[in-house]
Amino acid sequence: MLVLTTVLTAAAVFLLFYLFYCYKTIKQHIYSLISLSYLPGPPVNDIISGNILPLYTSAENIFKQLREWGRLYYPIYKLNAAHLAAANILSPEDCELVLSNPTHMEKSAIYNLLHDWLGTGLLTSTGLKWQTRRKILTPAFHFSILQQFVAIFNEETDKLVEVLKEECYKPFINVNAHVAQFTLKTIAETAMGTKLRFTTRKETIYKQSIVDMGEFLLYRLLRCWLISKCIYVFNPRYYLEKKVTRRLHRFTKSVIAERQENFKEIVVPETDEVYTGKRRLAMLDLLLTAKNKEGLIDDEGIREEVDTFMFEGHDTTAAALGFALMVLAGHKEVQDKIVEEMNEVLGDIKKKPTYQDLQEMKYLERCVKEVLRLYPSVHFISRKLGEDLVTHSGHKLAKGSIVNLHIYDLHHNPAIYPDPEKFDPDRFLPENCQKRHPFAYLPFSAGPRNCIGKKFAMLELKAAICGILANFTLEPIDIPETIVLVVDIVLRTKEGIKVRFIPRV
Ligand code: HEM
Repeated sequence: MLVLTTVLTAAAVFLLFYLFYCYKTIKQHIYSLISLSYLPGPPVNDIISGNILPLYTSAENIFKQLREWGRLYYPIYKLNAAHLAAANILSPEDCELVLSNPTHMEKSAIYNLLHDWLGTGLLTSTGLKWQTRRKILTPAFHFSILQQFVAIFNEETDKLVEVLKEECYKPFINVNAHVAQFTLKTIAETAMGTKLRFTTRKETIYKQSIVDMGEFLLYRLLRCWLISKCIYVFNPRYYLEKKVTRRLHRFTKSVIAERQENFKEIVVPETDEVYTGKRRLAMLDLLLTAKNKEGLIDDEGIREEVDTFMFEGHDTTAAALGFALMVLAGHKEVQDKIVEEMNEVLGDIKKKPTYQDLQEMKYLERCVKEVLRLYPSVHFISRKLGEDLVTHSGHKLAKGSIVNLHIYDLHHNPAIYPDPEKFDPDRFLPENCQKRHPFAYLPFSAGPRNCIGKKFAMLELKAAICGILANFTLEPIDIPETIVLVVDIVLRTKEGIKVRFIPRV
């Protein structure tokens, strides 16, 4: 009896502390629940799971369910449960209202999952901190720096091609692990100035930890009751995740320290011309300059940004490259047209493209854009409204409400993209783009909080595709009709992507 009383008292005390700790969040949540209650949406099951019970299922079924709701309730619907209330918007008009207004810049609570690992770096921060960081990092994507990065993209593409050559005797290659290694190495060298070979124990552990972290994030994302850290700490996975986070931080800190050592001897250029000098500047150099010269950022801030870029810069591009290879494999005529364009621009398809060459490859660009329409790596984003908003269809959303923008559904809307599942690069001919709403295509989001790495990603994808098609013709194994898409932080397939690589003679 005494034991039971003690346990009950402890539970009651904990609950009180929890409610007190979460008071502001709970107040906001109740307010959002009321203010979003009149929106259309799936029927409510019970007071705890609200109308999201159908989401307590596998990642592939969640993906399908969201698509179905997107079709049924276009242009807006609510999702609500005891712990969550969000408006889900699907039309270009409403996306514009949210993304083009700097008042709605703050990310929603979903991004808190990333805080232990990434802190509040560029992706997750808000307000003045975000503004300062964006200002420091924007020059890292100046075209003169991107020009230098193209050499790294080509070098790493060569290494990827070597790996594919070793395996191309097989009936197919599952490309995901290979493309992820390629993008991870590329971002490490451009962001940190570090060549990863995955030969040392330190590097292997780092790579594995990134994979592990992806799994932790997914596990938590799919179990919304674990989104609150107050509850997550009672799950054994919390402590495992902490261990992995420490490993990741240990690695990034050591790389930063190493770069800081060398950095002392370097005069960091302030004019564009100097960027074209022999030494390759990494984004990390800009951060170190901001720390050393202007005191705008400290060591922890630099660590946050390096981790942010390592995550956001590799997984997204790897997903896009995997889907691109599958789509190209299914369209021999498109491969031929890209190779024809490479011949025209490069003279010889084996020649390494420069920044200028890649800019000139307009057909290839349309293909990459169409791949990102069909398979937007970041398939949904989420914001917290900074003021009341009236949607295009007249629904009032209160300040503080969570708004999810479903980029996948936007890109597959047949009213905007007729025959939406068809791969048709000509949708991106300038005359066709002009006919569409400017917010109908959002693979890199839009407005002040758009993807800072957009040009970087486009160049990297184009360079990789050029290198691969210069050495192989691709044949389909997996096709769009048979792959199973799953919800994750980035868009993925359930079982990777298989492609057949035939050496080009
Ligand atoms: C195909 C590849 C990529 C896609 C589809 C993509 C997409 C996006 C999207 C949709 C956002 C907005 C996220 C949000 O609002 O929550 C974003 C933000 C961001 N992306 Fe990318 N991204 C890609 C590649 C990259 C690369 C290569 C880098 C780094 C080199 C990068 C760095 C970032 C950062 C730091 C942000 C946060 C920007 C801010 O809030 O100021 N991304 N990306």
